Amino acid sequence: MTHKVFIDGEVGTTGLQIRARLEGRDDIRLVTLGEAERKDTGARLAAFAEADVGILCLPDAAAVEIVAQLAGTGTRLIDASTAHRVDPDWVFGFPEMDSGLRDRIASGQFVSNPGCYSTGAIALLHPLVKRGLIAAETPLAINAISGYSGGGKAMIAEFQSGQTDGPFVYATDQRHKHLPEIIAHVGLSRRPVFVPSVGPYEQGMIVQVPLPFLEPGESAGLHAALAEHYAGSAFVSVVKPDHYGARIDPRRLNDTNRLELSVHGNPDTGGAVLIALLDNLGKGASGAAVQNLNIMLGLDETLGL
Ligand SMILES: NC(=O)C1=CN([C@@H]2O[C@H](COP(=O)(O)OP(=O)(O)OC[C@H]3O[C@@H](n4cnc5c(N)ncnc54)[C@H](OP(=O)(O)O)[C@@H]3O)[C@@H](O)[C@H]2O)C=CC1
Ligand SMILES: CC(=O)N[C@@H](CCC(=O)OP(=O)(O)O)C(=O)O
Repeated sequence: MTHKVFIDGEVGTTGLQIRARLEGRDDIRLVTLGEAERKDTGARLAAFAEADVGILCLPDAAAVEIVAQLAGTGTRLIDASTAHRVDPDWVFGFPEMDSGLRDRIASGQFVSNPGCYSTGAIALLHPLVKRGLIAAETPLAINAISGYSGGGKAMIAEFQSGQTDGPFVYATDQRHKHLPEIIAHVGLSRRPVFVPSVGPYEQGMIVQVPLPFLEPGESAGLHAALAEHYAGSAFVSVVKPDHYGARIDPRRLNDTNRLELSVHGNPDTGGAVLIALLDNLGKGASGAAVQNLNIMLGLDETLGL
């Protein structure tokens, strides 16, 4: 059986990577629009009507606009943007986060992909807060580094044209668009401080959560809880610190849909840092969208990944 898929925003960074993951499959047929039609609302609506599932790879405002146009049509959608991640009418597309979520994605009409940084932060913190190992009201900080492809076509052009060459820290005003989804899906009652940064490389991400309050010997319990939560997962692995060398390269999972989680620290002194490593365009965007698509179509979720 062939399933028809339309990627709205197909020539953007996320759209192109989804297309690359789907093109070689004989169970998927892509509905595509030419350059002249790809921003034409009528042509896009006709493409959605033809497809079994539509994938939105658009800026937030354009995603909201097309969802309004599609109201009442019954079209099944995956949205890669930030627009619907805390919307109760949408299922949060992170199947490994909780039991039951995979089934809700499978039967869902509207599935929202998690953000790239959020995927790392939620993967680390959700199981620990759920088990009471970290209290919901704990004052937390989240630091992260991303490749510049996280900023889409515009940031890629900035770096690749030489207009920018340097790393930078940003969103220090604590208004980053991923904070609401991190708070909601981890279940935090206190707003964490989030400080992302961009490095002068294209792709790959590390998200870190320092836990300076951890008592000596407590880090083993956090590792065990994460390992239990993600046991049997095809894409999420919980690894020991010695899985890495002295330096952890954010690019090591590039071009995969994998996510590695680890707990690092000195068990004698206390204090630890939780680390999530992923490809911002893999499990952080396009890989996650294909995984959700597979689940929505009732297929093996690892197909093409
Ligand atoms: N890059 C990343 O790491 C991640 C991105 N995302 C999210 O995915 C979405 C897409 O991001 P990304 O691929 O990086 O962005 P890009 O800017 O690379 O691509 C967006 C695409 O959407 C097209 N577009 C814009 N407005 C419309 C419209 N009204 N109708 C049809 N097409 C339109 C753009 O056209 P044109 O080519 O003409 O500009 C462009 O091709 C965003 O919401 C982003 O936040 C999510 C996770 C990670
Ligand atoms: C490096 C960079 O700019 N990253 C983007 C986040 C990546 C992204 O597009 O996030 P969504 O998953 O929410 O769409 C940012 O900080 O806004």
